[in-house]
Amino acid sequence: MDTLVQYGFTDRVDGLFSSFAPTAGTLPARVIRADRGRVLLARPQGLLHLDGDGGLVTGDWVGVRDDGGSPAVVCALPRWSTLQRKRAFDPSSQAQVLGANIDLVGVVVPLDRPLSTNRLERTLVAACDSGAVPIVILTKADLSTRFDDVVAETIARVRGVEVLTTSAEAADGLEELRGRIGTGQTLALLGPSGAGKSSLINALTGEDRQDTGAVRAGDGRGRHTTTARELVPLGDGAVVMDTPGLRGFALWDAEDGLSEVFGDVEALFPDCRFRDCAHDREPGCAVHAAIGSGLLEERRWLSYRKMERELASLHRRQSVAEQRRRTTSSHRPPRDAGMGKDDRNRPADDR
Ligand SMILES: Nc1nc2c(ncn2[C@@H]2O[C@H](COP(=O)(O)OP(=O)(O)OP(=O)(O)O)[C@@H](O)[C@H]2O)c(=O)[nH]1
Ligand SMILES: [Zn+2]
Repeated sequence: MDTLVQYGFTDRVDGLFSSFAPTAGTLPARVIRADRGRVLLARPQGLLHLDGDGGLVTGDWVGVRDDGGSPAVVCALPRWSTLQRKRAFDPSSQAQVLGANIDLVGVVVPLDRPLSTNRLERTLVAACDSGAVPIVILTKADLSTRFDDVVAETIARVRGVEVLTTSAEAADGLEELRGRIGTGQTLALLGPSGAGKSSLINALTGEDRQDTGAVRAGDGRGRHTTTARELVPLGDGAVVMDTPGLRGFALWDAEDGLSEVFGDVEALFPDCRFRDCAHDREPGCAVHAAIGSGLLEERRWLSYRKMERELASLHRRQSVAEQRRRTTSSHRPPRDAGMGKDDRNRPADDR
């Protein structure tokens, strides 16, 4: 099997490639790592390092000039899914794309510590918003007796999203997980540091290619051992993407994901007495009635509310920034008309 097929090249990608990179002398390649201004590409004939990332992220499909001269990326194919968050500690409100062209996002929940429900919900929102199919992967099942309600609690919280239980240590659940990733599909793992993501990848590949970190004694948290997002082939064209454990997960434009994960909450809104109910103290508010009757957990409502406000404030900042940009650009010659790296796949009216 050639290198590219191992990294997920399928007829679907071939089709995209033919429409977007029709130039002769261009070959398809996949970004398997984008890091510190360099990209590592998989090509049919092997791996290739190139300087300059040109806004590419792990998982991108590109066309590489291959006409005997020095190889260079000449085009990027449209992304069918984008896993992103708001860049941490960045007041300028920019998106950080964690990975592209992912088919499954595995929200990793370790069984060696109490469940963080808010974190689980937040990560699920991002996973659902990405365009990939979310699944929940419980890890460290061999340690689950310490917190034996986490499994049931997780299943209850994720409302119908598929949940798989694994242990890298005891080699449990690996075949089920492996069977979930179809040929040519990419699974990205998303979860806190020390959740066992790298160990799971090692167990799936049967190799020790990912560094794993010993969990600090006491708080069960890991050291940050994974440093870059990288695609790992599992053989037969299935691919896994490891991501460094993310401390925080600020959402980016994730309204669709929010509606998907909190459909039960949003379904209450039409029953409020006032059409413009703010669900605060209004009489006849269906949300508060549901909380009062025990139908809706208050914690869940507050978690929804927090993410909703976060997205609203992101949009306010985006429109202020947009206005500022317009004012500035009317005084300056226009800059290059190329699209921003995160704008490539948005419909024109959404930019
Ligand atoms: N008992 C047990 N320990 C595990 C299992 N999987 C991982 N661990 C341990 O948990 C610790 C963290 O595992 P990693 O695989 O490095 O976690 P990670 O999610 O990749 O962490 P980051 O790279 O920091 O994001 C290591 O000490 C592993 O040995 C498991 O199935 N059972
Ligand atoms: Zn209301």
